[in-house]
Amino acid sequence: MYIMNIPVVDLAEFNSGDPARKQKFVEQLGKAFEDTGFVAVKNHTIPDALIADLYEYVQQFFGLNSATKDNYEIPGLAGQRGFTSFGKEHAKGFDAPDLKEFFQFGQEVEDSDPIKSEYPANITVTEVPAFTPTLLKAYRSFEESGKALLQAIALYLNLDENYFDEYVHNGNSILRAIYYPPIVHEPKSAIRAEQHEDINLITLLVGASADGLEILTKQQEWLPVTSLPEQIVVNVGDMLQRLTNNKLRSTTHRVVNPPREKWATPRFSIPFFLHPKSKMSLACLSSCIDAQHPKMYEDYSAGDYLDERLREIGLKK
Ligand SMILES: O=C(O)CCC(=O)C(=O)O
Ligand SMILES: [Fe+2]
Repeated sequence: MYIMNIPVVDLAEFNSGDPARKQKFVEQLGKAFEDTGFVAVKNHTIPDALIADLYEYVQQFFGLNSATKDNYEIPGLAGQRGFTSFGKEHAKGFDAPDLKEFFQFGQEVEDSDPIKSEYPANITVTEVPAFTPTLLKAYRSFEESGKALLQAIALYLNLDENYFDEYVHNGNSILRAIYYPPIVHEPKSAIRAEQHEDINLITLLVGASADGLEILTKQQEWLPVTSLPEQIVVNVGDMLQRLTNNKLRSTTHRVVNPPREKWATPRFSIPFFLHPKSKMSLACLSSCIDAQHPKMYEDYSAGDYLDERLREIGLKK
């Protein structure tokens, strides 16, 4: 039984070509990002068959033995490519590491853009041959869906519809496949993912394999998030919150442990963290600053901001 408790929007309305329907979508998405910071999106354009493949190969990868997976953990990459083993990442401001391991796949520059030299190469997993090609296909599909959502956000912010496009193309987005293993003994303090805000512009999350995601409401209450299988959950990250001087909200969220009788159930989830090119300025938009809303943040580039945040979560030394 699914209970929808975050706003739902239909991306087909934005893509309809009808100006009135498009504008209505822009208003709905913008309002949801101001109020809740989280939204469920239907007709998100990511094919169901691709999502099914993605889960299949991701499960096969995490099913490999630890020694094999450890071969894909590359020192010096701050977890940005390849495997990060259990217990490495902790939320900003917390010491106990999250109860998860993950694999990250980044941008593949396929044109002559010199930005290619900025990005470390992706790591190819040989034991599951379909894993890496499927990650790339999914990455492109998430980018496309995310680009449309950012076009709607740009219109909501009275920017040019294509404002974000050049920063998304060959941008520093990350597809992260996460495995939360079965829990075998009482965790001392850690939960599957401690409360945090995402770093990036927006995050797109395809239906996780088990319950656990919760968001912190404006009333400071934890609310479990559930979405229908055909929807993706999309939320605002800190980069978009900074850019909009807190107009759009980067909502705090976490993944809680299941009740004891479900400890044996692992959880898989695959967020796509949409990052712009590192040169994009995150300086608060002038349209989001006025007497009631004084400028809240120092100017930063996306690249410098990411670097600082990766140090704070223990991935970068
Ligand atoms: O596992 C999930 O559902 C969400 C994970 C998450 O919030 C994150 O990795 O930033
Ligand atoms: Fe998150």
